[in-house]
Amino acid sequence: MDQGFLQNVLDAIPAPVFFKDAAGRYLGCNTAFLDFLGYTADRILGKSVFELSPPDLAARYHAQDQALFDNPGEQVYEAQVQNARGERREVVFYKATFHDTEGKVAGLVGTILDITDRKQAERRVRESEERLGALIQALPDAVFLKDGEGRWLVTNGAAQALFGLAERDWFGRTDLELGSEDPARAEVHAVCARNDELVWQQGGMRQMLEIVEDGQGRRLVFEATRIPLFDSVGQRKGIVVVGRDITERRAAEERLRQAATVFDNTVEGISITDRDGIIQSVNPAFSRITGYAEAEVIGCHTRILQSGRHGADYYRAMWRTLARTGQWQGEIWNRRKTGEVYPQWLTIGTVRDDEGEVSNYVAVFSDISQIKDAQSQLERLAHYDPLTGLPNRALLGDRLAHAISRARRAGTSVAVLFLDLDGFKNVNDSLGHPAGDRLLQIIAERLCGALRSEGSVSRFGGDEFAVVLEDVVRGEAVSEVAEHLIAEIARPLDLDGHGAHVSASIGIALFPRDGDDATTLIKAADTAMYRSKALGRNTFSFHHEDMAQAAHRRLSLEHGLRQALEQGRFELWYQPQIDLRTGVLAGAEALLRWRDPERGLVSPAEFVPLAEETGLILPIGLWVLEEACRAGRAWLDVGLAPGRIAVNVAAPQIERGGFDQAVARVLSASGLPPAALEVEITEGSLLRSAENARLAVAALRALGVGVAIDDFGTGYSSLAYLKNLAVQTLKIDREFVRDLPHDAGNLAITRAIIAMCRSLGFGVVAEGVEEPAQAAFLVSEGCTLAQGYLFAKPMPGAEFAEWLRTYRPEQHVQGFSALDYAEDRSRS
Ligand SMILES: Nc1nc2c(ncn2[C@@H]2O[C@H](COP(=O)(O)O[C@H]3[C@@H](O)[C@H](n4cnc5c(=O)[nH]c(N)nc54)O[C@@H]3COP(=O)(O)O)[C@@H](O)[C@H]2O)c(=O)[nH]1
Repeated sequence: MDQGFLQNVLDAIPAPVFFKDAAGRYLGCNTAFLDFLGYTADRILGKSVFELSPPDLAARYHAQDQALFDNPGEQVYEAQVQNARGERREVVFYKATFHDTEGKVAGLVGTILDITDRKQAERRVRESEERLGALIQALPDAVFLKDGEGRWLVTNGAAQALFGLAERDWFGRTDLELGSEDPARAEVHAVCARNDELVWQQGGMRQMLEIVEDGQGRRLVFEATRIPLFDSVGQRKGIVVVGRDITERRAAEERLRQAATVFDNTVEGISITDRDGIIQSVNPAFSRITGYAEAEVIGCHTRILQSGRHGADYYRAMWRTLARTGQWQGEIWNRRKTGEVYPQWLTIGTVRDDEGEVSNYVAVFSDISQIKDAQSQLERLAHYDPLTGLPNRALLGDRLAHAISRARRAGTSVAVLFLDLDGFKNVNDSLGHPAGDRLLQIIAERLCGALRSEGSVSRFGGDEFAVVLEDVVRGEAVSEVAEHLIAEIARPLDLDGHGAHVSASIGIALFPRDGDDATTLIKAADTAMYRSKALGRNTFSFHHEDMAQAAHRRLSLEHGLRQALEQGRFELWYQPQIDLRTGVLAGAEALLRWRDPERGLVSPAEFVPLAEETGLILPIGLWVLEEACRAGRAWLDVGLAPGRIAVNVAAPQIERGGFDQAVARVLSASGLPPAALEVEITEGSLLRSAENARLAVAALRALGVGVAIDDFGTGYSSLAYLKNLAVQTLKIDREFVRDLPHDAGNLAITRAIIAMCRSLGFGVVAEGVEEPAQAAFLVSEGCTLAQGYLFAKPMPGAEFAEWLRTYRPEQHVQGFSALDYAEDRSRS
């Protein structure tokens, strides 16, 4: 075979073919080889790889060639070749040695397979697989792939962690095998295999929940997605499983679900607002309590719920606390949609965002109206007696303690009246307990009705009651109250058709005299109550005996006065008023007397003040007026000349109003000329009711009745006031007359009063003139009228009539000469 023919054969081979001698020099090649490298045959033939290829490639080729020569036969290896343009290609060299006729290695023949494209494709696949692997690894979900037999082929970190595969040889193993090696996870594998089988059988993608236990015994909830893979003929090829651990999400969802359930079902009203207080959401209880439907309040400010009971300061303090502590809790009054104001127990919490800024407020509240009602009911039960509705012993103690504190501050007194019913046991025993209960209720009503706002009543227990009186000024006033209560209780009772009667024994103690605290005072009043029992019941006793006696005296005086009025035991006595210059009778003062069978003749000084306090002075004063007018008229009718009759009038008579009309009526009824009557009003009474008095005086003067100011000098009338009064006469109080003319002070006062009367044009009468020297001094000062024992003592009407008949003016006039006064002065 010639060389040309052989070359043609070689050139017909499409793959690059080359052959070298035993020294590694190219002996020949085909056209495909030259094309592949971009060389001409001249450039190659006879050359070694060191002359043709870059050093790194040449060294490799040479080493490979040497190895082949050393071990003649065949050689296949991958390497790179660089063509004439400098491009490198990935190739596979297939080489084989050939021998000379003697069997010695004569060289090698080789061919090249260009695998550059395949390599690149492989690289791309590999890179893609690596990316995919990295992606799968990076996934937080457990991802794994099994073959059609259920053998594990691919896993990511999350799957390895879940199945405990990281340190194990898992590849190619089935769940059964893996589970048997790790009993702690046998169940997980079993579930996994079971579900794989299920999905394969169903033939399509399936998502299912799996509850599995991890290696630490934690129960995890997985959302597993399985994708079964089949080949073209429907044989199982594999299965992809993606398991997402939703344990946390499920727990969060559960928490949210629970929160929503609580939100919807809690009995507390809840509102969530933004940071500006605009309502974002409310729960059904909110609507139930406030009356506002959700749609009505969403978007509204919480101030629509405000009641108006709290001022701006209250809300400012609330927001301050919220800002400082993040929470506010307290009782608050809010308003329902109906307008009803009700109490809430409200807790407001602050919600902050990730930046720590306030984002919302959550308000949780409950309607505490019922609790409040229950509280006040409990309060009532704790402090009030259920039978009578009166404060009980505990509340009495509290109230008394407060009353004592107030009295201590105000410097006043407090009285405790401890009241025990006499005969209550009899009613209970005879008519039964229901009747006894009814009796106690009636007594409670009577006590309250009798006291009105004067004091407070409590039921101390059983048939014992207590009354507290504040601002007590006089013990007598307390005794009046006690007397009144005794009278009220003693009234007959009708207990469902049965007549009954009880009385009360009362003990009275006063703060501060009988005790400094509530307990001591109640005890003192209780002790005094026993004294009342010992005295025969149906009476009262003071803890302090002096007071008891005074009170009893006073009460008995009042009783006596009432009786005297009813039984006509008052008398009028008359004391003449004399003109000091002539001795002529100017008039007479009518002076009241009370002739009592036990007390004898009682002075008005003793009973008028009490009559004024009790109001008895009004009927008594009217009687005096009527009697004086009647007597005056009678004397005139029998030809006597009593002059002007002066009648004393007390302050209440003026204060009440209508006094001038009463006088007019009495004058007209009696027929006494108005000019024969004078009314004496004390300076104190005038000042007590200045305007009333001024009007009364003017009205009396208009009637033609004379008006005198009694006891002048004891009050503090201003000259301006006196000047405006239409009075005619001032009576100098006998206190100023008593030591005249020796007492320099009285002398100066008397002198001043007389001088003032003269300059104002008033008449002046001196009272209590007992000595001629007093009379003489008065005359010398210009006081022309006087009354006193020097001329005559007050005398009963009949005696006065007799005195009138026998009176001789000249008897007196000589006694009051200036000489008497002068002699008296020289003696002193
Ligand atoms: N509201 C009324 N008050 C009346 C009435 N009757 C009397 N009174 C007032 O009672 C006070 C005491 O009166 P009485 O005990 O009658 O004393 C009067 C005279 O007896 C007494 N008097 C008179 N002369 C003397 C005297 O020389 N010495 C002396 N020691 N006492 C004397 O003075 C009383 C008269 O006072 P007055 O009325 O101020 O002129 C007394 O304040 C009466 O006013 C009445 O009906 N209503």
